[in-house]
Amino acid sequence: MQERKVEIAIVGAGSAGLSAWHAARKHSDSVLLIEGGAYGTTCARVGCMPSKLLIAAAEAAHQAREAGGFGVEVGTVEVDGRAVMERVRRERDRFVGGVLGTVERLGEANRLEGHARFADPHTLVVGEHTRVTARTIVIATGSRGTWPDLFDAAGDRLIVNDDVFDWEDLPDSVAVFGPGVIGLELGQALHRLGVRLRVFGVGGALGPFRDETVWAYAERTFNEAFYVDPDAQVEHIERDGDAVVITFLERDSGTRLTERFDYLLAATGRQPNLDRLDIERARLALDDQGVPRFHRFTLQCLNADESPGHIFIAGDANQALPLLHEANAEGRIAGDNAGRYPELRAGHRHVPLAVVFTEPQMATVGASRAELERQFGDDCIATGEASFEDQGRAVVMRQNRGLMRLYAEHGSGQFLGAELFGPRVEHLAHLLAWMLEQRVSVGRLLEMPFYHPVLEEGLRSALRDLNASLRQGPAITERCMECGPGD
Ligand SMILES: Cc1cc2nc3c(=O)[nH]c(=O)nc-3n(C[C@H](O)[C@H](O)[C@H](O)COP(=O)(O)OP(=O)(O)OC[C@H]3O[C@@H](n4cnc5c(N)ncnc54)[C@H](O)[C@@H]3O)c2cc1C
Ligand SMILES: NC(=O)c1ccc[n+]([C@@H]2O[C@H](COP(=O)([O-])OP(=O)(O)OC[C@H]3O[C@@H](n4cnc5c(N)ncnc54)[C@H](O)[C@@H]3O)[C@@H](O)[C@H]2O)c1
Repeated sequence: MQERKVEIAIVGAGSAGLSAWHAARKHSDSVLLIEGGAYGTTCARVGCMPSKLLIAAAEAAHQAREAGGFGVEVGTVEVDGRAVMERVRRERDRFVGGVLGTVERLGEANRLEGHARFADPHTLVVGEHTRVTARTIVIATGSRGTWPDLFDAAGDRLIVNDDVFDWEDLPDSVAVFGPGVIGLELGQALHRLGVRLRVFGVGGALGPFRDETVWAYAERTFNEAFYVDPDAQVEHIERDGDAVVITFLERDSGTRLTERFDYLLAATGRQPNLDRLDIERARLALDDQGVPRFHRFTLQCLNADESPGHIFIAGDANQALPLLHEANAEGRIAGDNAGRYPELRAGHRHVPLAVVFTEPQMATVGASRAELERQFGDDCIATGEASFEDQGRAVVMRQNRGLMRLYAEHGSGQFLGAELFGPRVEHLAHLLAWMLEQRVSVGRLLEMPFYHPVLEEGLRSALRDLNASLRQGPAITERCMECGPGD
C-alpha cells in the first residue's frame, strides 16, 4: 500500500468536488482529488444535460404536432428513436468531454483513482492501493437513485436515469415510478416521443409543488396528456419474459388493470453516497439518516463530540439542496474553508431556486407558503396569483396553460417566495430569485419596467394581485384596460 500525505483531500470529482479543488488550490499546492467512478460528473453524464437533450427532442416532436394549431401543416410526425438517442448520446459525450478536459488539466499528480473510505478521521484508504493522510478533507461523493425492494422483481428491466441515456433506441413502453422531478421530466419527454407511459406515485407528491392550488392545476394538466397517479395503488410487479408486468388500480375508476411494460423506471428519490465510505470511522456527528451534521454557511462537519471538525461536505452528499448550482456553490465554500482551516469564512448561500423542465415548466423560489407560515406566523403571509390561460403572450404562443402563486409578508410587503407552473417560467423564476436576493418589496417590483407583449406581464398581474392582498394597492378589477392585452 502506498502512502501519500497531502494538505487537502477531496473525495469525488463531480461538480462539487471540482469546484472544491479549484477553491482549495488558492490556498495550497497539495490538493488531491480522488474519484472512484467515471470522471465526467453526474450533471454531464447522467443528469442535467442528457435529460435536457431528451426533453429538447421531445419538445421538437410536440411543436411539430402542435403546428396545425397555427395553420401550419407538417404532415404526420414520425420520431426516429435511434436518431433521437444518437443525438442525446453524442451531445452528452461532448458535455462529458468538456469536463474530462478540465479534469485532465488538473494534472495527474493532483488526482487519484479509486474508491475512498475512511480509515480514521485524517486517513482515507483509496482502492486498496493508497493510504492518503490529509490535514483537511472534503466529502463530495454525490448521490445515487434509490428504490423500494418491491421493484427488484423487474430484474434487469428495472432501470434508473443513468440507463436511459445509454439507450440506442426508444422502447415502446415505460412505467415510471415517482412523479418527482426526474420522473416528470423524463416521463413527459418519453410520452412526447411516442413511448406508452404510466406514472405511479405515492402519497400525492407531484414535482416540487407544495401549494395545493398549483399542485391541483399541474396534476390536472399533466393528466390531460398522459397518465399520472400521484397516489397510486400498485398491487403487484413481476417479470415475465422481456416485460415487466404491473397490476394496479386505475386512478379514477378503481378498476384493477394488469399491463406489460418494457421497463420500470425508478425515479423514487436519491440517497447520498455515504454508505460505502466507512463514515463512522471519520468520527463525525451524524443525523438520523446517517448524514454528517454540518454548518450551512461553512460546510464544516461537526465531530462526534460536537466540536467543529476538519472535514467538510458539499453537493448531493449532504442532501440539503441536491441541485447543480448548489453543488458548485457548496464545493467552492467547502474547498475554500478546507484550505484556510482552522480559520473559516461563511460563504454566501443563495435563496432557494429550482426549475423543472417539463412543459409547462415548474419552478419554486424561496420557501413554500407552509414554511413561510411557520417562520412568520399564520396570518402574516399574503398570496397573489395569476393564470396564464388568458395571458397575452402565452395565448400568442398557444402555451396558455399555467398558474403562479406568489407570497409576501404583510406589513413590510417584502416578496418571499413563489410556485410557478407555466410557459418558460425558468425566466420568471430567475427574476423573482434575483429580487428575493435583494429583499425587494412587491411595491418596488411593480415599479420595474415591463415590456409588451411578454410573459413578464403575467408576472405583473400576479404581483398586483399580491399587492392587493397586502392592502398596499388596488385589486385588479378590469384586466387589460390599463396595460393592454399583455396581462
Ligand atoms: C436525471 C437528473 C437530472 C438532473 N437535472 C438537473 C437540472 O436540470 N438542474 C439541476 O440543478 N440539477 C439537476 N440534477 C441534479 C444535479 O445533477 C446534482 O445535484 C449534481 O450533479 C450533484 O453534484 P455532486 O458533485 O454533488 O455529485 P456528482 O457529480 O455525482 O459527483 C460525485 C462523485 O463522487 C464519486 N464518488 C462517490 N463515492 C466515492 C468514493 N467513496 N470515493 C471516490 N469517489 C466517490 C462519484 O463517482 C462521482 O463522480 C439532476 C440529477 C439527475 C439525476
Ligand atoms: N430540473 C432539475 O433541477 C432536476 C431534474 C432532475 C433531478 N433533480 C434533482 O434530483 C433530485 C432527485 O430527483 P427525484 O425525482 O429522484 O426525487 P424527488 O424527490 O423529486 O421525487 C421522488 C418522487 O418519488 C415518489 N416516490 C417515492 N417512493 C415511491 C414509490 N415507492 N413509488 C412511487 N413513487 C415513489 C415521491 O413521492 C416523489 O414524488 C431532485 O430532488 C432534484 O434535486 C433536479
